[in-house]
Amino acid sequence: MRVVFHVLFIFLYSLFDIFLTFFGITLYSSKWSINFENIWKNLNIFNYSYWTSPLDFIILVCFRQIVLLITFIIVRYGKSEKLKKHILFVDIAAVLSYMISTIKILAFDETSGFLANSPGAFINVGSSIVFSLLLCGLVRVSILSSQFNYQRLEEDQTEETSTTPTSTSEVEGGSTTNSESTDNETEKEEDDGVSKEEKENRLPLLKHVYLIMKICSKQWKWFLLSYGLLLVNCALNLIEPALYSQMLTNAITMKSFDILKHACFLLAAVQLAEAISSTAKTTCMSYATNKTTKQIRVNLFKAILHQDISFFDENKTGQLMSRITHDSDSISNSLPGYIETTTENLINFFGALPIMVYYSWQLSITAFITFPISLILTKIYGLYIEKLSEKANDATAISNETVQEVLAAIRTVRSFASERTEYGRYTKNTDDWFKISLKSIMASTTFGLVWYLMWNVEDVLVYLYGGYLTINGRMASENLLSYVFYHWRLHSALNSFTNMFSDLMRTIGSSRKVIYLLNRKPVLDYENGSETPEVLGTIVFDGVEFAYPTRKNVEVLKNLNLTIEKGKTVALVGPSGNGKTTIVSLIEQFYAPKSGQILLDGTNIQNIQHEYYHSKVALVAQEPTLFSGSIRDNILYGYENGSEEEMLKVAKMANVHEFVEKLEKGYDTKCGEKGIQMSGGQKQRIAIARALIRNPAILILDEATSALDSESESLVQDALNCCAKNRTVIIIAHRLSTVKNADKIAVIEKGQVTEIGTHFDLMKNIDGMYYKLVSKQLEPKKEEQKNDDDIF
Ligand SMILES: Nc1ncnc2c1ncn2[C@@H]1O[C@H](COP(=O)(O)OP(=O)(O)OP(=O)(O)O)[C@@H](O)[C@H]1O
Repeated sequence: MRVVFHVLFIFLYSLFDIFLTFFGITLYSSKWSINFENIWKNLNIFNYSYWTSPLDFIILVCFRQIVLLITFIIVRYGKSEKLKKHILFVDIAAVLSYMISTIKILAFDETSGFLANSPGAFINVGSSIVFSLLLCGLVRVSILSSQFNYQRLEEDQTEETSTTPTSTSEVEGGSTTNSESTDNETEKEEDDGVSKEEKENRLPLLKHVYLIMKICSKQWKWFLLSYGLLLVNCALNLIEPALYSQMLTNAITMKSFDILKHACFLLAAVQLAEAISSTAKTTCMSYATNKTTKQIRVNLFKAILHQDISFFDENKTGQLMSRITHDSDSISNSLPGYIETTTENLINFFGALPIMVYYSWQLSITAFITFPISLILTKIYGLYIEKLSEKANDATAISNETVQEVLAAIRTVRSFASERTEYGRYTKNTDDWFKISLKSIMASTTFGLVWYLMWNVEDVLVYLYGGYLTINGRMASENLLSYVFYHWRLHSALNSFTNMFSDLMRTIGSSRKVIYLLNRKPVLDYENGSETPEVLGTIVFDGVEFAYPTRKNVEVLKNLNLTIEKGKTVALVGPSGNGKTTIVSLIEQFYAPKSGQILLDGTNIQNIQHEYYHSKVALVAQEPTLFSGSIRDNILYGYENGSEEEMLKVAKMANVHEFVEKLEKGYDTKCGEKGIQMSGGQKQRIAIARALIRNPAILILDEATSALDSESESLVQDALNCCAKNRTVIIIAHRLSTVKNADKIAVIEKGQVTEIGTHFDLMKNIDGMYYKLVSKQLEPKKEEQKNDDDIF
């Protein structure tokens, strides 16, 4: 259907373009009398005269049709992307056609009385200008419609494939997110630092600008108020000179001191009003922009918090911080400039234009001959600046990332004496940023120069042509002077517009990542679940397959089937890097399985409400992270309403109380950033207390006692044994002594359960991995010689 419309549009365009051209030519002889002979007469090249012949319009119409035909063929052959990249050539063709048409009317005007007796000339010029401009629009519409068709085709194909169930999860309806996860998997960053996913989700320019405006529109009342105040200010600015000169002239001519006093009083009043409106405008604008900045930061933080864990595997903290602090400001802070410049320029532009036309329509046309060229130049420059600005922001983000990473690991840096290396790394990052800035400076200098030269040439043309008209008596000399004055105003307005455009593109470049992050839908949305089933604590892994999104070709879990019964303690053991922690990450819903499902008491864990789920499942991670607050804050983290008694009870159970008692500030002692002021063992004990306080039905201990000395470990182990009563406990431990008493031990090898049973069951199988692991721990040296690769 769209193809029909496409062809119809092109047909109508060509029909009207050709018809109006030839119809215009029939009207060249006398006023509104059609003469078909004109067509044959003007087609004859021997009758051609640049000053009177409309043959140029026939050539132009053919030229436009050829351009349209070529673009049509390109689009129909599915190469619209290529055409989109080279749309500039179409624009240049259209501008050429526009310029020749506008110059032609000046040529006609040179033959006295020709225009007055040739209404067809106006039709030819008018239609040629309009169809030249329409050409750009029509080609763009063709590209858009073909892309839309292509998208539809792709969607239809996806729908077709998605209706065929391909994986267990799809059949069981357990994972819309899973299939999405494959689709949305973020690919490696490409050369320009923009990920494939980001490129695919990149919005068209207008939609992007619309979204920025939408974000800012939340403060529309303040923006509108400051805009109104700006108009008042502009109006006062405009009338001020006229008002003074009137009043002062009157006072002087009438030699009246009273009138002079009135004039001065009025002057003071106008200036006061100007000062008030200007200050109020600035205040309103600052309020609106700061509020917008705040809103963007908060929304961005929320959007980032909302992302799935795989997103954080790929995006570095420092870079994300840079987006929140630096990039979000650029959106709101650049707005006041745009609004002010737009208003002032619109007033100048529309104020000057009719006056210019009034003084000389011929000269006004001269002013607009090169206008489309400047538009094209501005567009090229703007797009380039947008790219550079995005790159500059990326480079800033990478520098920030280095700072954040180095400061967070300052002890490691110091102990490896890597200060020089890190300094070098940071210098390189800032050098990269500087190189991009240099490119930006070069681009703006070149653009400024070309723009300056172009306008100077146009100025010279205006003087030359204006002088020529004046000398020939076709324009009064005082009109030429007034015209030149307004021409300058128009220049400065257009100049500001182009500056504003490049600034806008700069803002768009800066805001690309912000908008992308704000719009990014997490692959695994933790807010999707809504069920709150009764939790007893049975966990079932049903044919779970999993690969990390950053390494989607490496299967970490392969058809994993495992049942962890309620109230039992199950230990996961096995060689390093074989998927034990990954199993925990899936239970914690950091990632979603590629296929298969994880059930908690029969409910798919993805369907359980986020807060509810995590109040039932608690994790003590391998490297627990504490927050910079007090020990009390850390124990009560995520359970802020817990009482002091509850806090003390779990602190005693986890053996925290014993060392806190010796601290001067007790539970108010600060832990330092990431718990840096605590020892490894103290951190682990606080983390255990933090997990226990919510009295979870399932407790996961991933190497939770690895940082404890043997005395503390046995104390904590006792506490954990006591906590294990009436709850499911999943333990990952390398020291087999800690898992010996577990109800069940599952050996995880290459992402699968290869052995399962009690310690005594497993020890019977002397060829099994568990037996090997135990033997290795009992006789490490002997075992090491036997098999160096079996690292446990
Ligand atoms: N965030 C991640 N992104 C990509 N790959 C990962 C990620 N985390 C772990 N892996 C890889 O997944 C595999 C399994 O890792 P996992 O941490 O589950 O092993 P493990 O059995 O717990 O090891 P260990 O006993 O040493 O803790 C490893 O090859 C590891 O390199």
